[in-house]
Amino acid sequence: MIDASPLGANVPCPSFLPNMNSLPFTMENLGFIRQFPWSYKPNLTLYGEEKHVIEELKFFKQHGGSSMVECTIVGLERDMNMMKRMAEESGVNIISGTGYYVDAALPQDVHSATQEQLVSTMVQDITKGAAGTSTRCGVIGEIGTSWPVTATEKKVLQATAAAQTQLGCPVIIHPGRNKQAPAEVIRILAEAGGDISRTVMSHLDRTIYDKGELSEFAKLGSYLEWDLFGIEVSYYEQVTNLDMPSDAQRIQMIKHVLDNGYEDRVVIAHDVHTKHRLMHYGGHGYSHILLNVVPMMLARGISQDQVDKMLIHNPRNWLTFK
Ligand SMILES: CC(=O)NCCS(=O)(=O)O
Repeated sequence: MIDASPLGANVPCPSFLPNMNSLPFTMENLGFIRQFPWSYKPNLTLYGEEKHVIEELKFFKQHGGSSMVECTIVGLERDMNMMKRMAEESGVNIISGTGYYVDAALPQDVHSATQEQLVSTMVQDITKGAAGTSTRCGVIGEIGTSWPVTATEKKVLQATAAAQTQLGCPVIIHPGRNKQAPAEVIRILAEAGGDISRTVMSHLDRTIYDKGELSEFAKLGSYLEWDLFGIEVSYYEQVTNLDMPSDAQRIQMIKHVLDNGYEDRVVIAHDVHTKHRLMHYGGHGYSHILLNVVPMMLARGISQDQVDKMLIHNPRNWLTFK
């Protein structure tokens, strides 16, 4: 569950629809909402959609899904009790994140906290329970970073590396929207003693588009994540001169890294954080990879063994504490 309002904070309504936020979420408006998902504020929260989320998690389970990494953290309105309820009612294991989203979304107390305080909170969230509950997190992230990385984000990354060193836990990073951002974050984490081999770099779909640059980044040793599967609109509101890839283009990039020997390093996801991607609102839901993407991969020369690595073995290795 997430309130993704920070993603829409700097995204204006399209000029021909200046009052888009006052539109109802109807079939008639679905085309606009799909084209401008982050401009439409009612689209940016899954709170209020609990019933549909649970139904769609059950559908995911019926189609072979068993676990989900849920990266809602401080800055995105995490609700641990809700997460627990969803796991219990759906039967899907939910591995919940601890940590801090991008600078602009953070409350003042995170900006003023010391690195040690942040380490202590993340360690407590994982070992004892998060946000005043006894429900423990299983991963740090997605840790939010902007481009360039801000002072608070650097402090959070250093705290993440320290907590990871104590616990041997998995980490996942949201890089800034610049092709240099993933390598810069890896540099900061490595300098602070983080274990890059147990770190996922997410959102590569919208960050590194060039196969040569991707090969260079892969050499740094993190997991490589394409996690915007199901987004099939090439217009990317967050960076309007970049083309968001299609699922077919995501698969081409993944095949490139698989062919270059990184099959133990690739993970994939949907990053569902808006209403319009739920099946209830005409979206692809949580089962799109299992139902639609895997057959596309197999038809494009990716083997079943490689699919199993991306969907089972790599996530399991990443999520296992060392
Ligand atoms: C929750 C989140 O930050 N998702 C990433 C969306 S983005 O457009 O790829 O930055």
